[in-house]
Amino acid sequence: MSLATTAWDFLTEPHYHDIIGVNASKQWMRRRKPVNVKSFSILHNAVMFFASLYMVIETLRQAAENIGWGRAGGGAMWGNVAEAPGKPFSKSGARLANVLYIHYLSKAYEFTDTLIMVLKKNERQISFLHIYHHATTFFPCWWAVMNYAPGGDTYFTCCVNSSVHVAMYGYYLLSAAGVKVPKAVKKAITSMQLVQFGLFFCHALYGALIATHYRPRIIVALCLWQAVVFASLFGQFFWQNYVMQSKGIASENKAAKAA
Ligand SMILES: CC(C)(COP(=O)(O)OP(=O)(O)OC[C@H]1O[C@@H](n2cnc3c(N)ncnc32)[C@H](O)[C@@H]1OP(=O)(O)O)[C@@H](O)C(=O)NCCC(=O)NCCSC(=O)CC(=O)O
Repeated sequence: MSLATTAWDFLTEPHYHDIIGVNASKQWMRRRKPVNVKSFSILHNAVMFFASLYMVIETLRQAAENIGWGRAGGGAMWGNVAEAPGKPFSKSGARLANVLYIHYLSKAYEFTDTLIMVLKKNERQISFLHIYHHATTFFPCWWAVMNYAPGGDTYFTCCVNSSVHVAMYGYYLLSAAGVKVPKAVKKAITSMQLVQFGLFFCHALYGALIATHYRPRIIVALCLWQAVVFASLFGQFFWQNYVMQSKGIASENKAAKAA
């Protein structure tokens, strides 16, 4: 059995959900009524929306200064060597490190999404995709990047993911406030997420095959693995929510017309 299969089996095991407390929380809520978290959700989504917007602007600003885009002989978009931890930072390099650290911490704060789902008893949303995402992004992924390969290209992942999160938390903010967002908008956000994982895959592949010197190999392998897993999970989400559902609606309409 390959290591990938073993890891997959472990992560899909219901015991894994026990370890991180999701099953226990769901069980606890089963005996209770859904909690009204409307104001709390609005506040949480607004915080994440503005924090994500800040991270997009700040990574672009500091990366432009730090990497030297626009300057003659300035750095490339990809393949900037990750600084060794402990090395003195330039002014903009230190500011970039601060944004990345905020991004890393935001991954822990994103567990609030799970709390909202549990309290609302929206079990449909507490999917394997959701649990896997929240259980692996803060640790080991961002933890490993911040400890072993900060700086360099890390701004790219932070910037792309924060851009997607501006759209995602904007959507959740409107939904939490009771606004009926058109399905086409939801589909566009899932498409953005798929493009994001495609970009992350290309970026990791570039590190694996071309710029082999710029990041520790284990980090590159971790990024490749995550890009493939997330692309598969979000592809499945897309298929179930937009393709199968619209096929179901179309056949229901056909049956209603025939009746
Ligand atoms: C369109 C998506 C962004 C979201 O899909 P959903 O199926 O969750 O969308 P939905 O239509 O059910 O969302 C509306 C419901 O969410 C509630 N809601 C509001 N704020 C929320 C919050 N912060 N977290 C969780 N739920 C929230 C609303 O009140 C509403 O509840 P009600 O229905 O009761 O009115 C999708 O592409 C997606 O990401 N799906 C995966 C789900 C997931 O776990 N995503 C977040 C982590 S992944 C991630 O973050 C990837 C990345 O980095 O890009």
